[in-house]
Amino acid sequence: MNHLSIKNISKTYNTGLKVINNISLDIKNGVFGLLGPNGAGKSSLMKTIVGLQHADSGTITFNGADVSANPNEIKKHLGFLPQDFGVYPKTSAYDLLNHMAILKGVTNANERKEQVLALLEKVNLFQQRKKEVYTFSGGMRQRFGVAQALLGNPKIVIVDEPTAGLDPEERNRFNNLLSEIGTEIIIILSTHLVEDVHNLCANMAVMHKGSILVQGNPADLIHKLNNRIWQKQINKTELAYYQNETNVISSQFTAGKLNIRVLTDNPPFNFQSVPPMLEDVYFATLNPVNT
Ligand SMILES: Nc1ncnc2c1ncn2[C@@H]1O[C@H](COP(=O)(O)OP(=O)(O)OP(=O)(O)O)[C@@H](O)[C@H]1O
Repeated sequence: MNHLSIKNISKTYNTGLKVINNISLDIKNGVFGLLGPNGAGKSSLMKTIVGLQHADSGTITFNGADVSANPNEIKKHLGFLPQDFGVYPKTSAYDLLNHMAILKGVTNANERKEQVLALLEKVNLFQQRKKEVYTFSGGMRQRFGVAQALLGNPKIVIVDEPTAGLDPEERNRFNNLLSEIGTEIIIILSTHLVEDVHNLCANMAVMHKGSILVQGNPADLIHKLNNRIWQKQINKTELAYYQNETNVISSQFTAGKLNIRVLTDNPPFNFQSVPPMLEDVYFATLNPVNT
């Protein structure tokens, strides 16, 4: 079992922005969802975890080794799938992965060939191994990205916004692949897509303005909102009124009508009680009026 322990870390950029504010997280094997709006500080936290930048205070250890004292320790075991990775035109999936394996230090040619083919098989791109990566669909590219992140058998893989721009089928396939891999290693999934976290993660945290506002198991967090979420269909013009009068945590257009969801312990008049969703946890956390 791998173990990433983050204790009370803070970081302020030289612009004066406190991008990480006293964060503590304890992460073990499985897919961990780091959820937050754009600019919350997720990428800054990831960079600090993998030793690309140092925290001003606090400690991070990976399997017992201190990351800031010895950043190479985590780098040796790290795989990274960035939002967008460059691919060389006119290079086949096999050749590109082979090249990346050399860069990752897999020097033995036989071992490299074996690993590259096994990874192409794992991400279901074996049949397409001779095709040029730049001709791949978005989903195939992301699966190729997983293969390159898994080169060298990492123990921790960081995935940044992986499903943006994928169609539902590709997204599903990609998510299945992540959850399969996540049984043996730590995967940190940084995203603003609540649904992906719900489908994939045994544990999660919501980050906003440099702080972790809530963390835990998605099902437990949802459970805490039982019998507290109320829904009503209203006209668009009534939204300001309800926002004034009640604790509206979200509003969404469905078939031309506006549905609002309210968080309260006191049943509001003419609202319908609805089962809570992870989205309610997310919005209630980000808009904590009266909660
Ligand atoms: N090196 C830096 N120096 C100063 N400010 C930075 C630096 N890197 C990021 N920032 C700022 O820190 C804030 C958080 O950025 P960060 O990229 O960590 O957020 P994020 O949650 O990953 O957002 P996104 O999903 O948009 O990537 C932003 O306001 C960004 O402009």
